Amino acid sequence: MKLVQIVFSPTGGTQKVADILTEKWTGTVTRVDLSDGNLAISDIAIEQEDVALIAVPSYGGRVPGLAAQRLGKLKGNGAKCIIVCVYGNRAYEDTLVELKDIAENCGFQTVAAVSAVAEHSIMHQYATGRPDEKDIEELQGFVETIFEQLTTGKLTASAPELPGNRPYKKAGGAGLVPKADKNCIGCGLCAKSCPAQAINPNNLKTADGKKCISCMRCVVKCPRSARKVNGAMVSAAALAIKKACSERKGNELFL
Ligand SMILES: Cc1cc2nc3c(=O)[nH]c(=O)nc-3n(C[C@H](O)[C@H](O)[C@H](O)COP(=O)(O)O)c2cc1C
Repeated sequence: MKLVQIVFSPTGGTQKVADILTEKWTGTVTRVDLSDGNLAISDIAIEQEDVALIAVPSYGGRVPGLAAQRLGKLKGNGAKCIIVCVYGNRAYEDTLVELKDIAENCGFQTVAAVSAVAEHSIMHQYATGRPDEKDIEELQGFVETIFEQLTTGKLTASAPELPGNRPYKKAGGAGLVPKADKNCIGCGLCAKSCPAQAINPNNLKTADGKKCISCMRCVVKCPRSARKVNGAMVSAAALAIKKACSERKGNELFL
């Protein structure tokens, strides 16, 4: 039995959570990076006896559209799966129910779900430095429970009752398209690492607003910190969610 870790993590917060949830696994771990635009998803082999851990960030309370599209091409072949939604301490709304539906539509059996908090990838003043020590401790506790129940056969398919609604809330883009400033040296790393292939390698200054998913991966990857989003727009957005983000939210396990 191998564990297949399937992660969409443009700026690394979701990956951190997935790694904490996976590190105690004693068997083989296969990693699938859904942020990689060149990934051949149909080649990924998942067998019924495998366990999949599928982790995505919450974007506007939903599964990011691009991640949903890529996940939809997987073949679960009846494997058990643990779904994970990572959010920036505002809310994750319908992300887990949507992720459960996506996973089950491609043949996985959901046995457990986790919501976890990581630093907000646009508004870094929210959930700064998370997952922190307290989160790590909580998440490690979840792992123990999940794997203890998995090995004793207590986890049953499709059992977790999850918060969220169907139909899901309307998906909306953040509308923040990063641009390069004068510090750009034209290395092209942004274009190479963009999960949405929204940056033309021959014109790195901006990105295609129709393709850009505002994931901030190009901002994080730029070795010269040359890519930025409109500061006034970010400040306005941060003010709008200030109240919702003011209290520390905990991580949750649903079995
Ligand atoms: C476009 C976009 C939309 C987001 N929407 C939400 C949201 O609705 N609620 C929330 O709490 N955090 C939200 N966040 C924060 C991310 O869910 C959080 O920072 C997550 O850890 C990012 O994952 P990553 O580091 O793997 O890219 C959003 C971030 C982005 C880029």
